[in-house]
Amino acid sequence: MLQTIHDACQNKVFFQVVNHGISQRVIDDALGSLSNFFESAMEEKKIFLSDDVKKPVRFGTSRSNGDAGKVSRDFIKLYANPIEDWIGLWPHDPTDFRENVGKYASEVRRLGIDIMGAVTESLGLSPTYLRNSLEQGMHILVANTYPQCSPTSKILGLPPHTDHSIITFLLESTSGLEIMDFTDSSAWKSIPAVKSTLKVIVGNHLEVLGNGMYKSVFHRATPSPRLSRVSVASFLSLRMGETVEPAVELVDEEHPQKYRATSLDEFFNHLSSNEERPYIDCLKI
Ligand SMILES: O=C(O)CCC(=O)C(=O)O
Ligand SMILES: [Fe+2]
Repeated sequence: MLQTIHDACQNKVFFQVVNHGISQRVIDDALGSLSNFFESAMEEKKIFLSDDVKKPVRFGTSRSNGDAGKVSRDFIKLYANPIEDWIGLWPHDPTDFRENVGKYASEVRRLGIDIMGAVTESLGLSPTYLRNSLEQGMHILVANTYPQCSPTSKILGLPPHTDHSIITFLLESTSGLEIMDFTDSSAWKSIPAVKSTLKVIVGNHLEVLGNGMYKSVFHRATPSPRLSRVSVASFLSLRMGETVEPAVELVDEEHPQKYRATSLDEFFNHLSSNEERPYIDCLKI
């Protein structure tokens, strides 16, 4: 399994997990509550509107015509660890929101920390290398919804980006994720949704930790031509101010340090700054 993870992260920068132990019921309930939240009146959702990128609960809506084309997406961002510190701030309408989304959030985080043990081992580090830091680290859950759009409308859900996290677990109600395949003349490859499957995406902070052995993957989301789509991204990171830097075990004369130390805090400052370069590029030495 370690070799499979190593190959997936190094060559494809992407893998999926099946038989992960999170029940279909937990998944369906979370997606159901999130869909109901998104379908509720704008008045309800507006309470959570904010431009403050560090807000623990934030609703946002983008209907822009940006450089990457037309974009259409609503999202709700929720801090989710330690869950008891934040859940009281989450939407309580629909009334099952906190229970259903909270259950999924706790389970996906547990699974994520376990999988990260295998990922650090596949980098040649100890399986417990990040365990404590992740136990105390940030879990930011971002649920997205994209309205149904015909393929000819050329509307994009979420423009191309890499994730800031150590690692991201993605759940989706229907297909729409596309990954940039640099091994195939930089083509966008669509990754079909398979029921119950979670997609795993290497983030910028894992790229830093592994000193570039694993690269964070460019991805984007396209709306579905048939159904509106909901996706739930669970971003696992270290604590806000904790630094992540290339593991000393992975730096030597042959492999000089390629990235400088950074933190989640720095990422948020980058987001709200005028810096145009992608965050990961600002970290390269
Ligand atoms: O909706 C998707 O498939 C992708 C979501 C995503 O990439 C993100 O929230 O960072
Ligand atoms: Fe993403």
